[in-house]
Amino acid sequence: MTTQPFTGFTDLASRALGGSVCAANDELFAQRENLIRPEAPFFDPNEFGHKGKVYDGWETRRRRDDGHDWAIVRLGAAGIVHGVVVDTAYFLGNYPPFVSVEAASVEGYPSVDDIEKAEWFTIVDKSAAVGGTANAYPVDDRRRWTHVRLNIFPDGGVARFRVHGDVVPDPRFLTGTVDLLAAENGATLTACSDAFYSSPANIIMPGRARNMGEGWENSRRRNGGNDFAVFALAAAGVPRHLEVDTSYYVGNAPGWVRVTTADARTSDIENATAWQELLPRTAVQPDTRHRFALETDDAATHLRLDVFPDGGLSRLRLFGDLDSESLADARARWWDALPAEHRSQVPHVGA
Ligand SMILES: NC(=O)NC(NC(N)=O)C(=O)[O-]
Repeated sequence: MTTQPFTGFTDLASRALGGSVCAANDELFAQRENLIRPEAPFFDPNEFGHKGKVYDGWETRRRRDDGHDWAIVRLGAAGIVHGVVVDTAYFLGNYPPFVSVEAASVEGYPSVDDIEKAEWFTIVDKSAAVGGTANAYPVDDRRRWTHVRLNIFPDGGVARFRVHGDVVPDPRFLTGTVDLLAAENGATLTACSDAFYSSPANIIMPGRARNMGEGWENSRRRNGGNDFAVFALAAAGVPRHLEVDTSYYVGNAPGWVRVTTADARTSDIENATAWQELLPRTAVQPDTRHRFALETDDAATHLRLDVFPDGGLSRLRLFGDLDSESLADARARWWDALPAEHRSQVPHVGA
């Protein structure tokens, strides 16, 4: 895959985050929903169906006119897009030679008709694409979008469509006690010791995991030490309770976990002394959702999870309350990134 710095940002379109391919003008050969499946595309050279070769992707029929094909994705979390990947894996004689991407920002829960009528802005100009390749396109526009439209010219197949960016949460939903560690609120993985089987970025996705593959699984540690993951919280807040879910980790749950936090606003988090213990080293059970009530008044911006000596988790949650400075920051960030036409539809809650 073409490595661009933006691919390190959260995939806002991913089905794992709740994205949906809500419309496409055609999907005769292969279903549009495949575009945002979180796993890598799969190909069986021998599999054919009634309509032709079976592909793990979105594929339209051969056009006999001058039009082009398109698919619209409602992002799992609205945000600022830093770049997109149009992955044509396994589409070799049937990839689209050109693509473009548009974006829109719509309040509430619009119907497909309303989305189509929304104002669309081009974020990737019509650009060349090649087959069997993760075609990467950086995006410069720094406004916040709720929907994106992938256009392919004139037709063809795309295995996966990744929309990498920063989640910009709606501050009206950041009041009260919220999950400060939820990706859908804007939390991100910043470092980890080992993502051999799957990444710790998975443990902050919405909902419960449905199997071990939807969590974080490291390899068996043979050389001493322990595995860890560090996250930037969605916003600075005071933690109230912690959830450590080892569901589906039966023979490979950690023996113990420890959680520490730090506030990057008041200390240098590169320095070990900035980190305070939130949950001391505590034994955990396999396949169990553990909840821990917390006693602290200290706000945090970052969390570090240590697992001993190794082992996987399916989810990690940190419920807490934003402090007033942090809520004001979140409001200002949202308001500043809203496109003008969206601003006119919402109350001004900027700081
Ligand atoms: N071998 C193919 O992929 N052919 C066709 N596509 C499918 N899915 O059968 C086509 O025309 O692009």
